Amino acid sequence: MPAMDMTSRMSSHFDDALDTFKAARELAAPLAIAVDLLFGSLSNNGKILACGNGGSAADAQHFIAELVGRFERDRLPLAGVALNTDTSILTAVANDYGYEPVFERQVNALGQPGDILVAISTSGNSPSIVRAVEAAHEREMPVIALTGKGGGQLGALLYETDVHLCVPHDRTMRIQEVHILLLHAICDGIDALLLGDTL
Ligand SMILES: O=C(CO)[C@@H](O)[C@H](O)[C@H](O)[C@H](O)COP(=O)(O)O
Ligand SMILES: [Zn+2]
Repeated sequence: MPAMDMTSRMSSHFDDALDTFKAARELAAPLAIAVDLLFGSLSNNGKILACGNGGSAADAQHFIAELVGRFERDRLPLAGVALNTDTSILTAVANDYGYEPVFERQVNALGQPGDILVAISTSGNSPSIVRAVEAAHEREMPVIALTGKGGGQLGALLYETDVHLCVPHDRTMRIQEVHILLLHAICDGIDALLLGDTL
C-alpha cells in the first residue's frame, strides 16, 4: 500500500467544508422563512417537534435544548420536544411495532395543527423520518426538512408550505456540519425576533 499523506487528507476536509459552507449560502432565504414559521408557531402557543437518527438525533436534541434552555441570551423558555431522546418510548415502540413508526407515533401523540416538525435526514430516505413527515402533514403541521443528497424521498414529499433546507453535498458528515450551522442560525433568528437584533 502506498504511504498515505494524512496531513493532506485532513487538509482536504477544511477545503471541502469551506466550499460547502459557501455553496450553502443559497439556503439563507429559505432559512429566513423557517425562522418566521417557527416564531409564528411559538408565538401562537405552538411547539416544535424535532427528530433525526444517529448524528441527526444529536442535532435534533441540541436544537431543542437551545429552545427550551437558551441560545446566546437569556429569554423565556420556548416549547420544543426532541422525539429521539426518550429511550423508553423509542424501545417500546420499536420493540412492539418496529423502528419505522418511532417518530410517527410521537407526532400523532403530541402534534397539534400549527405545531412544527423539524425533520433531519442527510439522505432524506430514512423511513422513520419519512413517516414522521407524513404524520405531520396529516396533523396540519408545517415541516422544516433538513436534508442533503438532493433531498431523497423527503424532498419529494414536501408541500409548498413546508421549508426544505437541502445541503448541496453528497457526504453525510459534510451535510451534518452544515445542518448544525442552519440550526444555530435559526436559533439566532428567533432570538433576534424576540430580543432585538443587537447581541
Ligand atoms: O453521524 C453519522 C454519520 O456522520 C451517522 O450516525 C448517521 O447519522 C446515521 O448513519 C443515520 O442513520 C443516517 O441517517 P440519515 O441522515 O440518512 O437519515
Ligand atoms: Zn456524524
